[in-house]
Formats: sequence, C-alpha cells, structure tokens
Amino acid sequence: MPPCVTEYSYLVTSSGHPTSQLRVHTTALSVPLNLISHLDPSDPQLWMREGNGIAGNGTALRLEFSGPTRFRDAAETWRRIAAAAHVTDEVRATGTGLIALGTFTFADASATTSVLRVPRTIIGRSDGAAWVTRIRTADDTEFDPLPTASALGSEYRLSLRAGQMSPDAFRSAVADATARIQTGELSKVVLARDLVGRVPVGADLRRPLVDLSLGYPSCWTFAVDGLFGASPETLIRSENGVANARVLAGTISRGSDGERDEIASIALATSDKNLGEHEFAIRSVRETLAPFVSDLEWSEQPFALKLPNLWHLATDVRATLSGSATSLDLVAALHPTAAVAGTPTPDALRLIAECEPGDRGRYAGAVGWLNATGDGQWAVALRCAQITPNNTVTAWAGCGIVAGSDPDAELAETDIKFRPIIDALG
Ligand SMILES: C=C(O[C@H]1C=CC=C(C(=O)O)[C@@H]1O)C(=O)O
Repeated sequence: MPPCVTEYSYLVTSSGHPTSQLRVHTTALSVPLNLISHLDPSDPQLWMREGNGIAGNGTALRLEFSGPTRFRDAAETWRRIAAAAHVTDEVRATGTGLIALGTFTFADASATTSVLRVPRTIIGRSDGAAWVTRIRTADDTEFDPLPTASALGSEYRLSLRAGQMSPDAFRSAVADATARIQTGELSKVVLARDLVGRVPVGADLRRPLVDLSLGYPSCWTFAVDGLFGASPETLIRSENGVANARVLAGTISRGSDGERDEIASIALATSDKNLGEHEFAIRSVRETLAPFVSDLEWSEQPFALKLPNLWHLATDVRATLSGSATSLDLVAALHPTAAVAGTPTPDALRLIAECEPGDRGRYAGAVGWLNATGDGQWAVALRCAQITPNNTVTAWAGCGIVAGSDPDAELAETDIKFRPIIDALG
C-alpha cells in the first residue's frame, strides 16, 4: 500500500505543528561553499571530515525518541517519512537528497532525548561536488533561500571545571572497577567523567567547530542539537550495500619529540593491556554485524592511529550487507559497543550506572546522519560536549578499564581525551 500522509499525524515540527509529506530538492552549486561559515551561529548543524560534509540550517522536522526502543522507533519512523517524501535529487552524491541528522543517548534510561532532525536547507560538498538541498513540509509554500555566509562572532573562552564526577571520584571508581574485574565479575568496563562550564550568552557556536575541524581534520567534526565534537571513531558508514566501521580502543599519549612518539606508538601496539582492551571492542562489533552481512573483513592486527593528542589502537572493518538494514538499524544493533560500555555488555552497563553519578546524555551514544534510502554515516559520540538552551556546557571523556588498569594512568588518559574540547572552548 502506498504510504498515506495521514499516517504522519503524530509527527510534529519544531514549532509543535503537525506536519506531513516532506518535499526535497537538491541542486548543484557551481562552487563549493565553506560549510561552517554558512551555519547558524546559535544552532549549527554540521557533519564534516577533511572539509567534506553537510551543513544544515533551520528545522523542517525534529523528532524526539527515548527509552530502550529509541533507535528502533527512530529507524521505523524514518522509513515511513522517507517513503512518503517527494525527493528530486539532481546531484546524487553521498549526503544529497533527504537527510536527517541524528544524535542518540548512551543509556536507555537517559533523561536526555535522542533526536532526528531534518534541516530546511543543507549545503554539502564531497569530492569536488557541491550542492544545496532545500526541504519543506506540505504546509510551507516555498523553500528557504540559500543561507548566506557570515563572519565569526567575537572570540570567547571558558574554563571547564569538574562536573558530577571529580578526578578523585574517578580514580576510586577505576580502582573499584579494576578490583571487580580481577575477581572475574566482568572483563572490561568503560568509565567516564565530566567537566562543566557556561558559554557566554550570544556566543557564536561555530567557533569551536572551526577549531575542531582544523585541529582534528581526520575526525568527524559534528554539531547536532547542541552536541558538538570531533570523533575519531566511525560506528558505521553504509553506502550502496557496503558498510565500514573503525573500531578504536587502547590509547597512549603522543611523545614529546619524534623519537619518543615512535616509542609511544610501539609501546601501544605491543601492550598486552591495550591489545586485550581492543580485542573486546573489535569482537563486539564483528559479532554484532555478522547477522547483517554476507562478508566481513578486518585486519588481524590493529594499527596505531595517530591523532594530534594521542595514539589509538584501531581496526577497520568492511562488510557487504546482505539484507535491507538501514544504517540506523545497524547503529541500533551495534550500540553500545565494548569501546564505550564494556564486556559483557549487561554487566558493564550495570557497573557504569553504579559508578558514574551522572547521566552521560548523548556522550558515547551515536551521532551522524542518514538519507532516504537508509544509507548514512554514524560516529561514536566521543571527544564532545553538549550545550543546553541555558548555555551550560558539559564535556565527557572515558577510558576502557581492564584487569591491568591503573587509576592515575586512566585519569591522565581522560585529560588527553578532553584536550580537543578544552582547546576548542579555551
Ligand atoms: C570512551 C572514550 O574512548 C573510547 C574510544 C577509544 C579508545 C578508548 C580507550 O582507549 O579507552 C575508549 O574505549 C572517550 O574518548 O571518552
């Protein structure tokens, strides 16, 4: 049966009004535009890596989800919206046509909502192609005009202080978790701590995005519904039946000169503690993807991934999809991986809830986008912070704790992982 518009009466726009079929038009631009300078300074919506990506303005549709079924509900709702949408795509590249940006919470019980958001205009660029997508609801008579670029607002700096989990509390949580791992209660848990601050009223929220994208060009720089950051970890990317993931777990700080840096990378690649931590993460991704794929490839040995602030152990996974799962279905299955929760997952989640005093919100959840066919790009929401409407900002960083973990070393590791956000806001 063709999708019926009245089925969508439960959908509401950001203004709270019912909406119906989306009309979408992508046209080519003759020159690529700077994505960040075209964003709304108070509400940037961005997904970008190495200068390519998409920049959204306004809201055609904003949907909120919560609870244990948030991913599945969002995936199902999106199927219906996409099936009903009227899409004209004159460019047909990665990121063209109907797109929803999304951010999903880490915990089922989070008080924060998970969101799918369709902007009213999206400027994109990818491998030389440049485009604008305009989106309107049936209630609108016209598409919005192409957003104009604007200069960045004044500089600002803010200092972040310990949030709900102090450094001392983090150290004792790590000691407690390590002891419980040593007794065999579980194999690995990822514990995180938070920093909080306040952004000045009227601050141009594109500023930290400029810093993150220049400082961490190989990471996914994102801003979705107030969550922003630069994640090195691809949770899943799917396009035309092929899926990719980059699994990260195992970390060491960069050396202070070339020689020390090389020693650090070798120490990481040969550390039993880090290799063990990585093995849990890669196994969780491989086992979860298996039912969705006809073919799964990964390198036997992880490689050392160099970022400006640290080295990670990394494994790239490539899969041929065998069914009709969308990228969001795959996210639903993969989350939470052992890189952000632990092993076994239920025990790790219980220990996180016990040890961490606060709600992780969307940190360590999934952030990214999907298109009308369900293809999309999703990262694990790491190296990030959430800005709320009352201008508070909360950043998180965590570490995989295994039997050989040392509380001081893990605390130092969170300091390194906070660097991108601290530098971008400081
Ligand atoms: C949980 C975080 O990182 C994860 C991803 C890569 C390496 C990790 C580690 O070595 O502990 C963590 O599993 C974080 O950055 O907050």
